[in-house]
Amino acid sequence: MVLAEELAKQQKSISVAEFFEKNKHLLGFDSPTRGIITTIKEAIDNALDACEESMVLPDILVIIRKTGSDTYSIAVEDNGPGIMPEQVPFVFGKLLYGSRFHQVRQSRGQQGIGISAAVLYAQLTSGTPAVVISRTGAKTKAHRFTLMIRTQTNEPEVLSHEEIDWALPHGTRIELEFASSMAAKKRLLEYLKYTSIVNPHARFRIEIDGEGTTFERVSGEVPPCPRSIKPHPHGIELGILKRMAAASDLPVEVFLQEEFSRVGKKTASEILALALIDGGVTASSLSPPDLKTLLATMQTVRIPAPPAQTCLSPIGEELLVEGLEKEFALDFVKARSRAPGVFSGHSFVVEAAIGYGGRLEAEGSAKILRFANRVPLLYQQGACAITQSIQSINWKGYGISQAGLPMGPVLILVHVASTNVPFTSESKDAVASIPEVEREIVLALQELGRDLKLFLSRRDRGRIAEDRARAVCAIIPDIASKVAEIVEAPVPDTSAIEGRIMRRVVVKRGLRGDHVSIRVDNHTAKPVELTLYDISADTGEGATIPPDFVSDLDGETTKCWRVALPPHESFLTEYPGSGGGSLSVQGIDESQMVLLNLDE
Ligand SMILES: Nc1ncnc2c1ncn2[C@@H]1O[C@H](COP(=O)(O)OP(=O)(O)OP(=O)(O)O)[C@@H](O)[C@H]1O
Repeated sequence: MVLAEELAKQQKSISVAEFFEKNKHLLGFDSPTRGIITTIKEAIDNALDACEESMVLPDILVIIRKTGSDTYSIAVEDNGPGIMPEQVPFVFGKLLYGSRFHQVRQSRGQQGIGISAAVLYAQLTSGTPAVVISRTGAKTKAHRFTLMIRTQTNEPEVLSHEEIDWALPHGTRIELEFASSMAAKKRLLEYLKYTSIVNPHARFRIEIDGEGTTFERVSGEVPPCPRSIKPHPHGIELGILKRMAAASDLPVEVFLQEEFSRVGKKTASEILALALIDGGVTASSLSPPDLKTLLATMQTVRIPAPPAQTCLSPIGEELLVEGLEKEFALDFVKARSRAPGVFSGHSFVVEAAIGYGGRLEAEGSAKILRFANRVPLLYQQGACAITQSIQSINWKGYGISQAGLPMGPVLILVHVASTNVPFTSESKDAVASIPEVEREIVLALQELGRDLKLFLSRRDRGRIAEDRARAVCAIIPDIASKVAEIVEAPVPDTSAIEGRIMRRVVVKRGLRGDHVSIRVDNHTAKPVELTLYDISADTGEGATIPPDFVSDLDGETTKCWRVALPPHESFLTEYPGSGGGSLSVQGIDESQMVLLNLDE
């Protein structure tokens, strides 16, 4: 009894800000190194969401400066719509305050915690307030705030507020100072690189202690902003249904049609008939047992999936391929966007891409790029359903070695877009195991795996054929000189035969420092590439040279190259793709080369 009384004295409520101050790891602020990345990520997520909502091409500036032995100041500036001055203190100075939590649509932000958690982290580690500048249009002045969070009450504390002149016509800038380190600089730049791959319409400029890097946009089109939809009956829980019904004075039959997506008159009548509920009574008068029966019946009736086209914004196969090619110069890359699916009433879509070769590391496990709602996931790779789905596939069947993850110069990208991404925690690092989502990831990757296998087997066949041709060509001069010896004739020039076997233009010795012009008229518009092989180096690796000039006239393609000859004895050029074309080489003596006709 005495103990209970003692304990009772210690009982008191905890504000959400106090809770997260103590448990900052839950929000992704578990170490100073990670703190800087999480802060920048939260600010960039907000900037991209805001630009998308206002149909603006995002121009985002990130500035990081060292201010002390272990303190850094960061500023993130966007050209979005800005924030109304009366909202600024709440957006940045109150946890669980945001515009997206109650909306059913794809967005980066969901919880209304992100940026205020960064403000909390800054005041906790450096004791300094956040500085926010925001402007909503060219006709209004910008507002500058310095503010903190009162942790005991989770309410904003505005230290100063003034109107100022600002260069940007609209946008928001947040500046924070906190204890951190730049140990994760590489990871930060990687995060920006990956963000730019899945947001090809955005430009990111980053300045770290005066040193600048820019990730340019590859698309000038703002993706359509996903529109909010009503909740789907299959994704609703009892507590939410109770709250929605209590707030409605509509007859239940109308309530179902007005408040839920995909419920028309017919479906509403079917649900109510099965639940034995009179459609004429007002929703707020339903008893708890009625609501329980209503919910159970809603789950059993067949209702079409939510309208994914409006509430989701997938990246698309073309832009995924373009973004990856830009960053990794891959030998092979393919992407797939699957048809939208649904889990527990939430729409989702899975997109995936596989890349091979190029600038990827030849050794070690595959590069895995995980994304959720166009945001790269940088931590907890092992705990993520995306990684587990990748591991569940038998990659050996697609010609790739495997040790848990696939191995070699392979890149695997998976993007899960949803109105409610099922994260394993508030720090939004990993996607939880949802069978419907995992199935779609596996199907997308299996489809791409088949394409990769085809590419690898074609490439191997080409290599085998080339090795054979190389072996044959290596003995032709010996055979020729032996035969010449036997018949007592001069040794013939066999380079024409070699050229025919290798399907190459052979340019022979004595050309040090010279240039050669090569022109290909390709009537069939088949791709023609020129690859330089340095015979003396004999590595078998050629370098593909882009043409200096390409013209397309009446379906006839002409490509011209002016090539500086390597300072070695000889070299070869090769052009895969033949038929209906002709090739001419100028600038060297006929006797110095073998010309192979593409018509052959
Ligand atoms: N740069 C900005 N421009 C315009 N509005 C913004 C900006 N930053 C934040 N907001 C508004 O402030 C709200 C709160 O942002 P916050 O980062 O705290 O949460 P969130 O992005 O909604 O969710 P999450 O916690 O999942 O990141 C947002 O919902 C948005 O309405």
